[in-house]
Amino acid sequence: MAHGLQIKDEESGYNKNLFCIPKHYEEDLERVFIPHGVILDRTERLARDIMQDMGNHHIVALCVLKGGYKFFADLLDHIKALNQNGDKSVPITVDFVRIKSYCKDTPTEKMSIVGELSTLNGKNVLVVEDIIKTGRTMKALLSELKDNEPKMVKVVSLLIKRIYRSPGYRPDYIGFEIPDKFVVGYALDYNEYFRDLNHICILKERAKEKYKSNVRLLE
Ligand SMILES: O=P(O)(O)OC[C@H]1O[C@H](OP(=O)(O)OP(=O)(O)O)[C@H](O)[C@@H]1O
Ligand SMILES: Nc1nc2[nH]cnc2c(=O)[nH]1
Repeated sequence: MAHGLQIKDEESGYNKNLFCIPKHYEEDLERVFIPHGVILDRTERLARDIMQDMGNHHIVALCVLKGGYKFFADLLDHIKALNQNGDKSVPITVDFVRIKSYCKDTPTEKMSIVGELSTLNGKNVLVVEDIIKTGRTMKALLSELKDNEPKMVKVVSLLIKRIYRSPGYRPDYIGFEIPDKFVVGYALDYNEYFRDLNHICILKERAKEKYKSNVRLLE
């Protein structure tokens, strides 16, 4: 069973003043939780593990938008490097699906899945996701995927949250296993903000209040 790099419940992260943070978010962040460099280093190893298992046939990498786009781009860069420098290589094609199941930090009742999945019929699919909490999103996507009869499906998630009350869903590859804290950055958002932040960070409570209104999006 995949585990990923374990980040303990008592881990508080790093002083944000020791890192480069965009000025417009400086007052909103409590701590840096996973620095960008650590994310990239762990992603490099995930790419190697994935290619060892799946690297004999054409792979369709399916990015779960929006939160998955940074991890997807960096993971594919590492896979391309392996393809370029290794003894063997396989073609990688890409596809995208948009799933929205949270509003700010709260799960929504209705989940929307937008994307053309029929092209995945008969393919070896690698689903690339940013975070799994309850597993509800991934279970819904996998059920839709199954209807389109891909040859094989593997899932990689950069983050998985430890939630004690739920058996949840475990992907095939995990970057980091983290405590049940709300995190932003590296394309993970709070009401669409903070995707433009390199590090994965913990928000200040008062930042949730500040960014909760959609009016800010028009500024
Ligand atoms: O395991 P779960 O409890 O279902 O939560 C995980 C989902 O939540 C986030 O998506 P969100 O709805 O915030 O959309 P986004 O990717 O556009 O940010 C994340 O990208 C996952 O898809
Ligand atoms: N941005 C963000 N989205 C999530 N979806 C489920 N958990 C999280 C989280 O901690 N941060």
